Amino acid sequence: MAPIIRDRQFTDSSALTDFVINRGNGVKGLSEMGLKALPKPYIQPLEERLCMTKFVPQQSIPIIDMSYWKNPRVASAVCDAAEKWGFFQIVNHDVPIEVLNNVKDATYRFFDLPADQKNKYSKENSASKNVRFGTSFSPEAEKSLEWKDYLSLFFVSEEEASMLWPPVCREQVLDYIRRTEVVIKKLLQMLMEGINVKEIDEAKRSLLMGSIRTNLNYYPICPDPELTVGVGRHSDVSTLTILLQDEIGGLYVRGNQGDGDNWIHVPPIKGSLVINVGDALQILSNNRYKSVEHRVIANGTKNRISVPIFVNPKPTDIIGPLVEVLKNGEKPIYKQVLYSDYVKHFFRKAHDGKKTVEFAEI
Ligand SMILES: CC(C)(COP(=O)(O)OP(=O)(O)OC[C@H]1O[C@@H](n2cnc3c(N)ncnc32)[C@H](O)[C@@H]1OP(=O)(O)O)[C@@H](O)C(=O)NCCC(=O)NCCSC(=O)/C=C/c1ccc(O)cc1
Ligand SMILES: O=C(O)CCC(=O)C(=O)O
Ligand SMILES: [Fe+2]
Repeated sequence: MAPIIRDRQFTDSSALTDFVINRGNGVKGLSEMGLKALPKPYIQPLEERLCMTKFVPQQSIPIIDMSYWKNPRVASAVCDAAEKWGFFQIVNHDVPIEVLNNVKDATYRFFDLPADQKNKYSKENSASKNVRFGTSFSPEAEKSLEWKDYLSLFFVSEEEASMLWPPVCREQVLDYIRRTEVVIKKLLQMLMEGINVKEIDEAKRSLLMGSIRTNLNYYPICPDPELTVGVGRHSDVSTLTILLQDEIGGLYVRGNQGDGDNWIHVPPIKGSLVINVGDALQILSNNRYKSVEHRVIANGTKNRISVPIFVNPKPTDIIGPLVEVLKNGEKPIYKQVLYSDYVKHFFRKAHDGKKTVEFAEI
């Protein structure tokens, strides 16, 4: 067999694809080889790299204390943040710190498995479409790859999870989802009251939180972090995303001052959860709440993990502006679209900032 690796570099891009994707080593495997330089497929065009000059260090997204969540001031802070920033952090949210620590440990346990164990969950090998181990975002569609591996778990039922999800992280992820659901419901209730939706009936419950996907993200140490990205500019397609990040940092959100290229860091706060509005809530609220672009940089010295819970409509739901927001004669900005079509459109292309939502525009 011809040597695949020469001088700690790959002889060609198909050898790299074979190692990273087909054999399940991921970028974690690349990182652990001790490469001297970033392999070419990971080099992002200049305009997609995030340099110091684009940072706004004096700004920060809101931090909301959920201790007295029944106080109308909390609801008003949540709605304000969802309108103006699309992003905020919550503290004192009642999800126990052990639950958060356990899911972080479980994330490391999964990615520390040997490649052949993780590869059992790849697109080719997985027993179900609802469990997928992968790397980058949509490698088939991307011109430049992203420096990230992930495990994506679409929740159907506890029974299915107990049969299909990797045993090293299954219980911890389920626990994280269960405990977070309480907070999700509180936030959605506040956000709905803010747009005159007084009651969340069964149909609305489905539109707002009919399906849950949890991703375990792993961003390994990168040889040339400034040449690549952890995750490229995108907005989520969820209604809300609940994100647990570790203490490393590296998540940036597009600033809301002017239309320049300015990015604000989301500082890790012990025990906090980052909340962001996704495209589905932007569409349902007819632009009252905004899904905001965000991105993750690569890191040259530390491995980073994050665990987002994407709270979504059901794939079979039709989404469009809610009647309550159109009551006062407001013109609908979006048409009615099948949510699974929207998600497929998102996954069929590389990350491209806020462009996904154009799919639903009238
Ligand atoms: C449309 C879905 C996703 C799949 O439908 P399917 O037709 O039964 O399954 P397929 O396996 O044929 O998936 C269709 C395509 O979607 C892609 N895909 C299917 N899940 C995946 C997957 N977890 N990962 C990355 N590609 C996938 C994948 O490209 C795939 O194409 P291909 O496999 O090449 O035929 C369906 O499960 C669905 O409608 N789910 C609704 C709930 C849902 O998952 N919502 C998305 C929340 S995720 C979110 O907001 C943000 C995610 C995100 C993630 C990474 C980022 O860097 C940034 C953001
Ligand atoms: O890792 C992070 O902090 C954010 C990841 C993200 O944006 C996503 O998975 O959609
Ligand atoms: Fe995201």
